[in-house]
Amino acid sequence: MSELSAARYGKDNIRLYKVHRDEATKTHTVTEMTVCVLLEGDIQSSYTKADNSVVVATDSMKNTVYLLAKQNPVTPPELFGSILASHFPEKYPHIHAAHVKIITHRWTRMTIDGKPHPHSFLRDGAETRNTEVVCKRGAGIIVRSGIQGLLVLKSTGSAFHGFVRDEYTSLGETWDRILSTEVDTNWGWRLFKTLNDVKSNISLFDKAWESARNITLKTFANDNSASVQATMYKMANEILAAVPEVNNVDYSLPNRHYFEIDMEWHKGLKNTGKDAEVYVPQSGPSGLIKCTVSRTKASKL
Ligand SMILES: O=c1[nH]c(=O)c2[nH]c(=O)[nH]c2[nH]1
Repeated sequence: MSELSAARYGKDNIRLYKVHRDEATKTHTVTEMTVCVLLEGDIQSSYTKADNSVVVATDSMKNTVYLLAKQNPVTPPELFGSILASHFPEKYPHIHAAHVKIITHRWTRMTIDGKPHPHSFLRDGAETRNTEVVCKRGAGIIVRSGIQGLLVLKSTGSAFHGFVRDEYTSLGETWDRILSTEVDTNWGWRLFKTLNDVKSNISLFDKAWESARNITLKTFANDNSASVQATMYKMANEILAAVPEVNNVDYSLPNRHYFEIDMEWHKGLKNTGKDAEVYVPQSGPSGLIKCTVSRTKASKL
């Protein structure tokens, strides 16, 4: 015997671009996003009985994303995600929950001859601003925000020593190493009761993204790092301190290794330890260090 124990469906990779034209200043502002919408509800019969009467076509979900993008602001993405996620359970009684993920891609305004250009932009990196919103009927709106793909490196100010040494250990201790990672961080907001609750807190979202990004970069640069673990814990705590409406912060940081090259074999050339200048960046394997830091219950908003 078997049963359908979970079901969720929708449209992924919905690509969306929206331009805002400020007529007064003749300045354009552009937003490019990739959206995923998945629905849950009384949809079991579409799987078990080939009953399409309960299916809102994924093509219609894609249309809805474009129509709601035309009729509403698409920024901040936490707001647009909440507008989308609350639409589906509101419109279709048999749909109980909507899961929306929005990836916002960078289009940074060009500076030409020292001035911000009114309508030209550049992709300055693979970093994205992400949002995941879940709207479950009667259970409020869950919002998570994040940054992914922010590649950083420091050429000193990082050590790693004092770790377990046993018959499996070949890694030497170091008091000065290169540290590089691709930041993946997310922060979870206090529960929003309704779409209006999200709307009345709209100014928080951009500010939190800026704080999280600045804290990540500043802590990475300035911390005399004992390990990826210790540095990421500091970052997460600082975000919790800076944004009272955030209840938890997670980081997932690959440790992208750079290996020294021993050149002693070539005329005694010194290229290790304090003499190391030329390294081999490793494509893999890499460490992968993760953590979630949560506000203790008593200190939640
Ligand atoms: O910051 C680090 N944390 C580790 O857990 C680890 N393990 C390792 O081999 N190198 C490092 N670096």
